[in-house]
Amino acid sequence: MKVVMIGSGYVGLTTGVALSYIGHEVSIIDIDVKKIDKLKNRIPPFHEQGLEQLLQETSSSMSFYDHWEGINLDVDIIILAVGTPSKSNNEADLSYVEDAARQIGNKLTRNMNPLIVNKSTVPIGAADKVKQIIMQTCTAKGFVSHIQVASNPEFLREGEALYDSFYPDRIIVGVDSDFARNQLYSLYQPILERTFKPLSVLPKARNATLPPFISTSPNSAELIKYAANSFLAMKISFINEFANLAEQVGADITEVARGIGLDERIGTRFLNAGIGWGGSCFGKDTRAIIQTGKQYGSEMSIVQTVVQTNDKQRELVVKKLQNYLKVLRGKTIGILGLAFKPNTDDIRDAPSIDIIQRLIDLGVYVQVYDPLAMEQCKLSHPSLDIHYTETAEEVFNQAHAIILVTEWEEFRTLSYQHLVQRMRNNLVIDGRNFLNGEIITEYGYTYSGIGKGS
Ligand SMILES: NC(=O)C1=CN([C@@H]2O[C@H](COP(=O)(O)OP(=O)(O)OC[C@H]3O[C@@H](n4cnc5c(N)ncnc54)[C@H](O)[C@@H]3O)[C@@H](O)[C@H]2O)C=CC1
Ligand SMILES: O=C(O)[C@H]1O[C@H](OP(=O)(O)OP(=O)(O)OC[C@H]2O[C@@H](n3ccc(=O)[nH]c3=O)[C@H](O)[C@@H]2O)[C@H](O)[C@@H](O)[C@@H]1O
Repeated sequence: MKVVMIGSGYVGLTTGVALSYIGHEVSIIDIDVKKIDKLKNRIPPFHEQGLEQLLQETSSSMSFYDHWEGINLDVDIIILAVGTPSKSNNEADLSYVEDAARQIGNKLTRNMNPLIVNKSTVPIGAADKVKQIIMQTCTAKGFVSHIQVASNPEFLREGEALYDSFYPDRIIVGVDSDFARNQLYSLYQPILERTFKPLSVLPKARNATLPPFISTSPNSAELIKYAANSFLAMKISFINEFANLAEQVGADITEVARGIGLDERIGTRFLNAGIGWGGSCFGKDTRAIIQTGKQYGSEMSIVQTVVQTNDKQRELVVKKLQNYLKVLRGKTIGILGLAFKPNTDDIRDAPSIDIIQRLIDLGVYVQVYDPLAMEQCKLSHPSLDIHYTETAEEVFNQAHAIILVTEWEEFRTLSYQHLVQRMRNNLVIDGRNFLNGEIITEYGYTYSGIGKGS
């Protein structure tokens, strides 16, 4: 099939690469000229496992455009994967989706009938809105368009975006017709039936079950996406709330999480207590669905609490520091990790930024290391007054405390027994319960995890 992908971000690019790998001809358009320049040279604009290799492998079936004039919309499917950030009132900002819809309408001619597929996370009814914009733009040009718009929410995780694109748990399509359903089945057929040629750059499928293809109404599909992200965020806020209680009552939250998670109805995943969830989506999507609830007079009180619990969780490590060190002004604190989770250079809504900003406000000298995200942090937070170190080890130099913020695998194997000698004080706050507290204590540190009461 011929596919146009609008947006070359985490979703658009990884999905585009996967679709190209399974045999489709994919054109990607993005208004970010720098990103497209890189992509034309097969350089990934962000870090994602396997992306660089697959960009090379798919070079004959992928093309990139940085302006709408150049792109041909006489294709089978056009996918929207543009950003839907939060507006200042916490609603989802649909302006990128609406602009893209107008641009599609401007370029369509009477004889073109691609299926429009919305992959961006959008409030309920947005597929219909996209359809109206395209149809109105065509009417203004003098013809009636019979365009159809389907909703196809995306569930990939950053850091494992390609794996999730090839081995999704399910594919949800919100459609109004058999035509749309069949087109989307054909688009994903090699993924649904797992008939694509094996990939050397990704781990093997963890699960032998093929992904179900679920077709729903567009409104249900749009709500499924918000419900999924809200539920995942809820699991984390839930375990964090219990972590804080565990600390008070002298229990260990990792034991509690395992104890409840082995109940199959609960499940062990997404029960890692820590400094709270971050990233580009959980925050904006939970806030957006709360707004949608308000519009419809349906209070989303659980989701509201999930967000509040998470906001408080980000303050926890600073409070812990204050408890141990009493006065923070003039102290040096080393931060291990900036990315909102490991294996990505993304720092959008990363807990690290809030924690660092709070420390700076309290007069702390902050030194930071992250294996991938430091360049991104310098670019997006140029005024953040921090010292970036070249190695993880340097973060320990003269530090009064270390906070582990992102559980990068390389932080597990640092030479902790020697690094303690570089510090002025021996405190380690493990914001991800990632290190072995007993061993770290044996090395001479004061160790404090999250939800580990003594
Ligand atoms: N990042 C993630 O892990 C996931 C994101 N989503 C959703 O997918 C959508 C996209 O997210 P990301 O890929 O993270 O966003 P992103 O911000 O990384 O990428 C969006 C891209 O769209 C481009 N763009 C904006 N307007 C355009 C236009 N009119 N024409 C062409 N390009 C345009 C931007 O320049 C940008 O490169 C959002 O709605 C998000 O909520 C869904 C699942 C996972
Ligand atoms: O809509 C989206 O953008 C995506 O949001 C999340 O994916 P992502 O944000 O990439 O990362 P997650 O692995 O979900 O982690 C989110 C945050 O929760 C934190 N987390 C995760 C799991 C856990 O047990 N504890 C915990 O604190 C992570 O550190 C991270 O800050 C969802 O997992 C995806 O299914 C969804 O498609």
